[in-house]
Amino acid sequence: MKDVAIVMGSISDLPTMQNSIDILQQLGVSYERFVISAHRMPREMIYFSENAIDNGFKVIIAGAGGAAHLPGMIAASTILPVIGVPVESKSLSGMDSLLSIVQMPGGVPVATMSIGKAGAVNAAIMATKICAINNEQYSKSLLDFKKEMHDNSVESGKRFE
Ligand SMILES: Nc1c(C(=O)O)ncn1[C@@H]1O[C@H](COP(=O)(O)O)[C@@H](O)[C@H]1O
Repeated sequence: MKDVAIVMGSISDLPTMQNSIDILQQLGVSYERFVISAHRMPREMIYFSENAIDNGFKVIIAGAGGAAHLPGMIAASTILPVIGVPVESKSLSGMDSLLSIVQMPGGVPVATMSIGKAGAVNAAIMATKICAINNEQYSKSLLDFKKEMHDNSVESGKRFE
């Protein structure tokens, strides 16, 4: 069983969502990825969401662009935490994706990240933090990640001096 499910609305979202995958791999977090569209594959989306707990997932990262209803519809169909990643769209630069994901009605939260790569990176870190509540190995990975980020920042500052 895997801890994190990464769902994207289209395979065209993969360049963005690969950033989530890379971080989960770096942190040693188990994951499985899916291409499921609420718009194009509504039955599969409901089936996935309603079975996500039985399939062992602890948290779901959902990335989509444009009229990005996928994260909200998954959140409507499961009690697992859903982290939304607004994928940058061509016509509106991802503002459409962001607003579609963040403006949820009360009672159906989606933890919404920022648009694009940084949002996908942060989604993976947030998912790991949620899973780390009951997992010491994940806690240690997060501490190591934080230290590496700190040391890299200090080092880059020294190069600048
Ligand atoms: N926002 C959604 C949903 C959904 O929310 O169900 N399904 C696909 N999409 C988005 O449509 C964009 C264009 O998709 P295509 O490149 O396949 O035409 C993608 O960013 C996808 O996430």
